[in-house]
Amino acid sequence: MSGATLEAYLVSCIATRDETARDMAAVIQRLATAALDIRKLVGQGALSAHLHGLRGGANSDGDMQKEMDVICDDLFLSSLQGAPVTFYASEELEHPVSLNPEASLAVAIDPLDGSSNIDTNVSVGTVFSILPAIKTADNNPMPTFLQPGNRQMAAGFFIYGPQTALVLSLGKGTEIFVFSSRLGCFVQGYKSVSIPERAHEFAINASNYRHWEEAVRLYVDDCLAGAEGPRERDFNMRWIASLVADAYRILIRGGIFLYPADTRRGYSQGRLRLVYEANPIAFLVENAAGAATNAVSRILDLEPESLHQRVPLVFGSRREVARVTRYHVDPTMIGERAPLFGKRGLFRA
Ligand SMILES: O=P(O)(O)OC[C@H]1O[C@](O)(COP(=O)(O)O)[C@@H](O)[C@@H]1O
Ligand SMILES: [Mg+2]
Ligand SMILES: [Mg+2]
Repeated sequence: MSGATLEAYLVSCIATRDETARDMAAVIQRLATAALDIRKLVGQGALSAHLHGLRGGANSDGDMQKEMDVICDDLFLSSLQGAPVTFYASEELEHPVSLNPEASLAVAIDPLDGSSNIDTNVSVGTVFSILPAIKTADNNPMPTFLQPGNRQMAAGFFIYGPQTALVLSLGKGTEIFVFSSRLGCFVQGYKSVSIPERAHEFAINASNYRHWEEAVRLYVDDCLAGAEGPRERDFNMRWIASLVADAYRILIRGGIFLYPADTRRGYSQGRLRLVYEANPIAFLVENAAGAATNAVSRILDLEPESLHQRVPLVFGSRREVARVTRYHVDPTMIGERAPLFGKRGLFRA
């Protein structure tokens, strides 16, 4: 199937399936069309400087909104008008929007992920989750968006980088489509990506070291200790500070990403949002043979309590993610190694 256009791929996936699958394909096509508009805007960089300023407000989660965050949100929302979507929820909107009451799907979206990086020409993206719409007598969207991530029907992200790409999973494998400017559409670049079980690279914002809980500090200390430490091998470190870019790298060559809880005000549940960031990334990663947890439990099994809820996020190579859990739940992990390595934290030197 490598080399198929997104459209041909979607047709092949829905051929034997029902109306809901056809609707899902239509929604993904609409999102892809809006993403190509955003690709052009992002590509303008400083030439459209007015797009890159702060809007002066904060989004529902208290983050400063950039002009581009709002423009991207508007573009995705209008692209879904007339699509088979009942509810639309966005990082940029306090409340979900009701669209077509007859439809069976809902979309939760982070319209522009990594927007704090946009002036620095770092890859940014759009993260989305497609859920079955739950119908209630009062047309309440919340039961839909508070479903656990294991109910997602599809998830993906667009990345606007050196390549514009769509990482997509309909629940069986994770595919990567790259935008071909020659053909003017997305073309499958990787078929069923598989994250290697073992990691040699970790991604974490190490400036927060002093705010992390002990389990996270010890895990990172052990990676940093390299071949001479308990891991008995050297690790590389990367932190792009753009979730889509860090996730793309991990899907292509493995590794682990951590945005843990920490003691800073407002970070007791980490930084990333469960419904429209962690859930779709976890869905993609699990469908690529990886794992995603909140450091202890599987992300996809968490029951969201509110739309904009944050969650600690650890994802990537399966064995490495499991190891982070052991540092959190197994006291012997710390007890056994403390006499040997407890004083070796490089950041604590
Ligand atoms: O600046 P920090 O604390 O390292 O956080 C970086 C993280 O924040 C994010 O930018 C949050 O996403 P938004 O830009 O959509 O708010 C992620 O893309 C990234 O992983
Ligand atoms: Mg984001
Ligand atoms: Mg965002």
